[in-house]
Amino acid sequence: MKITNIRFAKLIVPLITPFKTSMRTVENIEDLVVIIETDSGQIGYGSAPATPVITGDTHGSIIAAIDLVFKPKLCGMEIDNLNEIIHVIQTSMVNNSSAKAALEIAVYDLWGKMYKAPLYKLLGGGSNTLRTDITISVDNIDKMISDSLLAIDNGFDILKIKIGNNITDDIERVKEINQVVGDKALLRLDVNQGWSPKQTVYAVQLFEKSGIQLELVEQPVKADDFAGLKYISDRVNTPIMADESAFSPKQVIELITHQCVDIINIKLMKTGGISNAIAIAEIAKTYQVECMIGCMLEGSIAVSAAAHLASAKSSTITKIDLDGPSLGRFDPVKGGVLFDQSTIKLNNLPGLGIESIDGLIDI
Ligand SMILES: C[C@H](N)C(=O)N[C@H](CCC(=O)O)C(=O)O
Ligand SMILES: [Mg+2]
Repeated sequence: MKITNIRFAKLIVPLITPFKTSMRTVENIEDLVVIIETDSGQIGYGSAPATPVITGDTHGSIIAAIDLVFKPKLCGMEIDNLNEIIHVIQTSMVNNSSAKAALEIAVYDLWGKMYKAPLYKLLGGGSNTLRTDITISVDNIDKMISDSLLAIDNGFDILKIKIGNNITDDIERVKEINQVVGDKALLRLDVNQGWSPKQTVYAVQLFEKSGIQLELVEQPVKADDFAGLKYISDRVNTPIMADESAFSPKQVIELITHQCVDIINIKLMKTGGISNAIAIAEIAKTYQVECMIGCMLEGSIAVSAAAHLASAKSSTITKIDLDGPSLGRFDPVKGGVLFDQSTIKLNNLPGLGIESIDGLIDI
């Protein structure tokens, strides 16, 4: 099975409610779909969203990287030579993690199709059912409470509360949400780099003294502030998780060996795809550190790949934040992985199992 062409399409899904973090507000899931064609007639699907404030990548930069750098090298390569393809993807260009992720996802999809097996089985096998949390966007307290109650009504029992706009308002948000839903759902906080190390210690110690049980606090400080993460971890009991600080296996080794954080959030768009995500999961396992599998605001092509990985690496990936498809008004992707509110179900179709995609916009 030889790669003959790589082309692009766009997929736009309106959100049920705007997605708001301390870094950005988004109204739609907008994925760049990367389609790899082969001489066998089989097609591999990958995708990537534009997350310029996190990865630095836009749809334009992803297309340029693939067209100018990767495509000329990948066309003609055999899918059977998976390791060689991964080497080309990971070494032909620095950064550009979203382009690498979209390509790797499509290549692994084809690899599964070639061996007629679902990706999670080829990666080692695991459960075909996963449960995800759901994100509650940062907003005024009333809206955050009504979104939280709706999520609980819809069957979610873990809420990822976005904060990080303003420390005083954030503390109030957490206290009030905890009062209303604290006994019905587990709360995780995602600050998206919005606090300083001292603010984080102040807020988390205050939550601990007030008896507010938090599962974890995600990326409280700037991505490059590893010393700040260590300062926090040394002073609070609540587990601290790295997200924007943890792109590469090397960064993860540094975060773990310097005891900066307790948990690592793995996202394919940061790692540059499945191969480095596996490397990070193995590093974390070696140090007995738990991982979360996360996603950007992205649809079910790339999130399916993350779900296959999470299933196969469940000994280390113990927490799941794969709610992207559940935040959209509909899922245009039909086939393999079914995203139904908090439940993610993998079936036994080959690769990612995608059967068809509605509403692809050719570009
Ligand atoms: C969608 C997912 N639950 C999530 O919250 N991801 C964010 C980044 C999303 C983005 O801005 O696209 C995160 O974990 O920081
Ligand atoms: Mg995060």
